[in-house]
Order: sequence, then structure tokens, then C-alpha cells
Amino acid sequence: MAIIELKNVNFRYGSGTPFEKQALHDISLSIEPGDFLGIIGHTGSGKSTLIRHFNGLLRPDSGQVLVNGDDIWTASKDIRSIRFQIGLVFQYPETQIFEDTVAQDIAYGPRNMGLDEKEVELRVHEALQFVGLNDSYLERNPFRLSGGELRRVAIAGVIAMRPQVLILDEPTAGLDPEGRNKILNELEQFRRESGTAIVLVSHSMEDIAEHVRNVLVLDHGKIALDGTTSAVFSQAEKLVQLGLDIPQITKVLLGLKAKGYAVDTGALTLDQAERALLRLFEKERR
Ligand SMILES: Nc1ncnc2c1ncn2[C@@H]1O[C@H](COP(=O)(O)OP(=O)(O)OP(=O)(O)O)[C@@H](O)[C@H]1O
Repeated sequence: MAIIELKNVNFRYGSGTPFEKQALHDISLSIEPGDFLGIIGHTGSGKSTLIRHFNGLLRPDSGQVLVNGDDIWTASKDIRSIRFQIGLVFQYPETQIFEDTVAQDIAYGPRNMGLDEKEVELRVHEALQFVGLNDSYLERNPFRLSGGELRRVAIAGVIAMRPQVLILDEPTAGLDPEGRNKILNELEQFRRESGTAIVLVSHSMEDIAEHVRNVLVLDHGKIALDGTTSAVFSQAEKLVQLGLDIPQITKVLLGLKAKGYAVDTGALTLDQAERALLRLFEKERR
């Protein structure tokens, strides 16, 4: 069964005011256990609005949001408990860190869930490991960490609640390429080991192409494209029409194809591109 299912969701900001703005139009989708979904779209296309529907931070004007098969907006549902199941990491989550030690900060969520201290301690330890930090960080002051470390502590705070789905809004914003890759690789490992579904909102086509399995493209609050990552990125022209860039690798391969070279343009990672180019060189040499 899907963990999250949206059925014909519509949402507008400022209903009945002169600033009324329809931000989501008839969105239907589902997120299954273990999924790795990327959400992309031009600025203002509705990405943040959409993910805020996943855990009940926003309520649709019409349509349904189901979590594990139940409509979260029926009177009997406790929205707070939904937020423990569907963890949302906001953009620049480190700005929400306010405890004196890393351990206290990560423990905040599990404590709010009413877990006993032994379980809280276990979860803090586990979450820290998932984000690639060891126990020597536990008593450190978060504000004396590097930007990348601080970001990982903030992500660990949500992981410690053991959500079924982990949603991250631009988790790599403002980090250098090495820091970006490190976080994305750790998230991928976390997904594989824990079975948690991950939803990643990103402006970086490189990050999406390299790491996620399925992509959903939003355009003015509507789903413009969705499918496997390679199927979506093979529609380069359409992506450009939607105001999106395409990965640099894809651009190079498409450029070669346009010049008449019979190259496979489906590569999404540097390794795949290298193999595609080697195959091309072999063919040309013969
Ligand atoms: N609180 C709000 N009140 C009114 N309109 C809003 C509000 N928040 C967002 N909007 C509008 O709703 C639309 C969708 O915004 P949203 O923030 O979901 O887009 P986004 O794809 O996340 O953008 P970005 O990539 O810039 O973060 C935009 O037109 C935006 O101006």
C-alpha cells in the first residue's frame, strides 16, 4: 500500500482575497515504501506547497491526502502524529537548531513523541550514524560545526523520529559539490538500509539525475511530467520549455547527437557518460 497518496488535490493561497493564487491543480500521486522521488520545477511552480500537503502542514481546498490509506483530514485523525510519520526537513534546517549540544538537538523530536530516555538515546546514536557522524559529536556545540556538519545534524533530528517518508526541501542548498555529494550519498545509504522513502526537492538537475529514481516535474501547480529519471531527462526539449535546465552531461551528449554522432544520450551520471563516449569512440575507430 502507498504510504502517501494524493487524490485530485487543489490548493489556493488567499482564498476570497484579491491575492488569491491557485498553487496546486488536481494533483494525484502516490509514494511507496523505499521510493526515491525527486520533485523539480521552475521557481514558484508549487514544490514547497506540494510537500507541505504530505504531512498536513497545509490542507487542500479539495481532494484527499491519504497516509497509509487513511484520509488525514478526517476529524478522528491526529495531525501531530502524521508529522512524526512523514518527516519534513525544511530548506536551511540548521537555522532551526537551538539546543546547546548535538545530542540534545537530535533528541528533541523523539522526546516530543513521548519516547522514554533509553529509546531517545538509542535513536540519537542511530540517526547520527546515518548522517555519517560519530558519537564524538554528541556533546559538541552545534554552532561550532561546519556548515555541512550542521546540516547533517538537522537532518538527523528528523531521521531520529524514524519517519516512513523523509522529505527534504533543497537539502544541499549552499553547500560545495563535495558536501552535496556526501549528503546525497548518505541519504541514499539511509534509504537502502532503513527502507524509508525519500522525497527530494531540488533545483540541481545534477543532484536529481545522479541520485533519484523517479522524477515529478511541476509547472504552475500542475504535474507536467513524471516517470523514471532517465525517461524524464530524455525529454530535454520539454524540460527546457518548462524553464528547467538539463544536466550538463545530457547537454554534451545531446550536442554530439545533434552533430550526427550515434551516441546513447540516456546517461545520467559521469560514469555512464564516460561509457557512452567510449562506446562511441570504439564505433568511430572501426
Ligand atoms: N504564503 C503564500 N501566500 C500567497 N501565495 C503564496 C504563498 N506561498 C507561495 N505562494 C505562491 O504560490 C506559488 C507556489 O509557491 P511555492 O513556494 O510552492 O513554489 P516553489 O516551486 O516551491 O518555488 P521555489 O522554487 O522558488 O522555492 C507561487 O506562485 C507563490 O508565489
